[in-house]
Amino acid sequence: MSGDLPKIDVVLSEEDLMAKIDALADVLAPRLAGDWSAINILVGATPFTSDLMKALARRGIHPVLDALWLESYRDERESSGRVLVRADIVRSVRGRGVLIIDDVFDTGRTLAFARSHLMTKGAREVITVALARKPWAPKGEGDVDYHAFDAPGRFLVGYGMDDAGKYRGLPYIGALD
Ligand SMILES: O=P(O)(O)OC[C@H]1O[C@H](OP(=O)(O)OP(=O)(O)O)[C@H](O)[C@@H]1O
Ligand SMILES: Nc1nc2[nH]cnc2c(=O)[nH]1
Repeated sequence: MSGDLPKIDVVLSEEDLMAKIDALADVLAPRLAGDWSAINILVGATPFTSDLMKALARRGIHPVLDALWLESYRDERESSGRVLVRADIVRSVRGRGVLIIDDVFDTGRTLAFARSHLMTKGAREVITVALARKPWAPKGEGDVDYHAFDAPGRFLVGYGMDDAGKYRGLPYIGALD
């Protein structure tokens, strides 16, 4: 049947996801007073961006939302090693604080590219946030600034994350073998 799922282990339930996003918003909100832009890294970060924006709005924080469409995995489960800009941001970030939002922090290439891309456009300050961080992701200077969830070292799907374009709509984070 076309609706059949492969074996997907739930690694973070919808309820636990929402609790982690709320806790993240508590930490982020005090840092985001003033002129901030929030940049949704398309495509995968869209559900996370939506829920994080709502959690920030409930705390009185309303960054200007924009999007940057980056691609490096295409339909593979390993990074191509190159980050491609498929569509750029629309609003200027010159002189503004920028919160870059991504779903998963893995090799770190995507967020490193996004950070430098937005600094080059004149951002005053860049903060990165990812929902999930892989165990082998870069530490130290190349690390993501904030993350909500320490993910297992497996290929994740759901809540924006895909396997060749599928499963982005699952309301939980799952892992495939
Ligand atoms: O830390 P990295 O190794 O760079 O991996 C993280 C990136 O990989 C995925 O993007 P992908 O290129 O698959 O595009 P997508 O968002 O459209 O799924 C994901 O959405 C992150 O942006
Ligand atoms: N869907 C998906 N995309 C990724 N990009 C980098 N790591 C992952 C992952 O675990 N799952």
